[in-house]
Amino acid sequence: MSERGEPILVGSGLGKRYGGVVAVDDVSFSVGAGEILGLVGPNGAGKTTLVDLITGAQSSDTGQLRLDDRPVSGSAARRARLGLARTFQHPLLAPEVTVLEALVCGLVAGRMRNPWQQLVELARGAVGSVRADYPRAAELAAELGVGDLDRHCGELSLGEQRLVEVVRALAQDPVVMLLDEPFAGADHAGVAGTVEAIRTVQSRGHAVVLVDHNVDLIAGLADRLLLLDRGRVVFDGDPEACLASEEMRAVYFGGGAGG
Ligand SMILES: Nc1ncnc2c1ncn2[C@@H]1O[C@H](COP(=O)(O)OP(=O)(O)OP(=O)(O)O)[C@@H](O)[C@H]1O
Repeated sequence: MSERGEPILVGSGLGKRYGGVVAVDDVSFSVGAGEILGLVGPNGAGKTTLVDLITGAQSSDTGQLRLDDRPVSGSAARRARLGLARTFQHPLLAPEVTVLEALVCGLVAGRMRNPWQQLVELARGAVGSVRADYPRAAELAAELGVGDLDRHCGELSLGEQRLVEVVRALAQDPVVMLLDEPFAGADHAGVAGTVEAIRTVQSRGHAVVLVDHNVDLIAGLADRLLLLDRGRVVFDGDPEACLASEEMRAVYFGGGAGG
């Protein structure tokens, strides 16, 4: 893993158009190891599309992406193997799976990044190797504040599901974690638990790209904010300076930074 703060994920000139809508327009950014980059902006600003372009859920029309100074391209599965892990606006946890099993899935997915390890897993037989993951998953859960490991994910509140998703993504030992609205719909305790987990993720040297509508919350967590408006970056820098900026006022209260 790179030195803390050194740019690890760098996007330049990323663009995406859907018919007549320019969702992401010539966006450049970077995020360093152990750094949290907050993506903010009003509805339709292009935050989720940018995360989709980074993770390969959507293909970009223009621009380049580099992870650890190597070009990133191809499918979402390929990018996950390179070390990009994400959560979605709507949690994707199988309801019949227990919390512990969900975290074990994260550990297994992390090992599968290495093609040789895939062969080892095959040779060992999945069950034998996975059994060894249960204590590690329980340890990770305890470290990140996830309880009730035998509950089914379908029984969890939205906030609890979001926390499990963050910890499952961390279990993959990603280089960069991209979290799309990890606080949406969570109650106070859920938000606090996920904030703690994200801080732990950061302290372990993972880079984090964080999208949320709660600008104050995200500004308190992030090292830098990227303010998007109609697909374009209108501010990139210190969170406090962003909150106080003319661009922020214009985007949220003045009908856009350009108008
Ligand atoms: N699959 C799609 N097909 C057509 N248009 C899309 C698609 N995805 C996004 N868009 C459009 O691209 C623009 C950016 O959308 P995006 O969802 O990235 O914004 P956002 O900042 O994440 O918004 P929100 O905060 O509401 O989730 C919007 O105008 C949206 O309608």
